[in-house]
Amino acid sequence: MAAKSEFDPQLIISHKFPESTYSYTERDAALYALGIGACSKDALDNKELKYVYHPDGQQSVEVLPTFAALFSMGLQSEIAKIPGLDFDPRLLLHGQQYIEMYKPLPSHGCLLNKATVAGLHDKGKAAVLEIEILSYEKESGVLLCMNRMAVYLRGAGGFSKSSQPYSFTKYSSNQTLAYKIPRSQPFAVFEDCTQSSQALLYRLSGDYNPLHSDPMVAEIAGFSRPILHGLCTLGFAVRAIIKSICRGEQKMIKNISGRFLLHVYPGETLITEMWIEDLRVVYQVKVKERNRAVLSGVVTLDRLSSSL
Ligand SMILES: CCCCCCC[C@@H](O)CC(=O)SCCNC(=O)CCNC(=O)[C@H](O)C(C)(C)COP(=O)(O)OP(=O)(O)OC[C@H]1O[C@@H](n2cnc3c(N)ncnc32)[C@H](O)[C@@H]1OP(=O)(O)O
Repeated sequence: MAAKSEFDPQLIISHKFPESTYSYTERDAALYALGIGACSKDALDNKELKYVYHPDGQQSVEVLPTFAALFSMGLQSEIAKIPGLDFDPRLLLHGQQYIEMYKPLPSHGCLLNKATVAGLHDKGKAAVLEIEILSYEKESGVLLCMNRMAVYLRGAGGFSKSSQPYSFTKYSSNQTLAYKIPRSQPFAVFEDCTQSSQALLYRLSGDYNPLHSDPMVAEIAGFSRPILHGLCTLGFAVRAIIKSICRGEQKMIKNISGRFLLHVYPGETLITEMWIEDLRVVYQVKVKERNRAVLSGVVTLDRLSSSL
């Protein structure tokens, strides 16, 4: 690994990513839905079957909003190529994710992605790098969604030259996605089991980071075994909100944000607690076996279900 002195914040924030394309089919959307646990409790669940199957005569499967987060997965290899960014990829953790939906996702498509560096922060023991990706339907040019993700690069901090810690944010409104969880009783609670093979299934949707499949890589990264993808946990949480608050209507979801607080091991039970504040659903996911919070955030809806 190169010496830390090669870390160059100005070079990093001025980096230009090449435009990229992302194509998907109905099969990809269905495989993703299974990867985040759809229909795992009940294969005939009439609120979730639509994500993986459509009867003859119906047009196509429906797509979960968190599928949008996959559009940016190709950037994982691009991050490693950013000049001036010196880090050990085995120590990278997904820190935060923010998604804005502008249109319901079609069941298949070809997208054009435009990515920029949105932030860089020196946390001393780590660097936090934020990337923003706008995804357009390639043919029509229509903007479908925006993803902003923060990666937590353990061991890459401490690059600030002055006494002021270095912090660059292009979009100040979203720098921290850490939320205060209400003290009141949650409006709804949803429990779901992940499978011990969950990460092996989820990775087929496009995140092949060996942290989630290779015991040796997981050990180097500081875990006793491979951990679950953060976006898989986020998918479970948003499914819980769609089932408990949106009455199965995924198109009600406008924005999704979450901060990954702690790793999840495949096979653990996820408990999603939800509070409604106007059109916002504040949520927290806990791992039942360890009674620890692993994810928290807010989902914004375009309306509330009339039956609530
Ligand atoms: C472009 C394509 C990219 C795709 C990338 C995705 C690839 C995937 O394959 C990788 C994954 O899915 S990894 C699995 C999911 N993520 C995780 O499990 C991480 C869980 N979180 C943790 O372990 C800790 O919160 C941890 C370790 C993150 C932080 O804990 P601590 O070190 O104890 O931090 P702490 O002392 O509490 O805070 C230090 C400063 O960092 C900020 N911070 C904390 N958690 C953060 C987080 N999750 N995201 C962003 N920033 C975070 C704190 O605010 C603090 O900053 P400040 O001092 O300024 O307040």
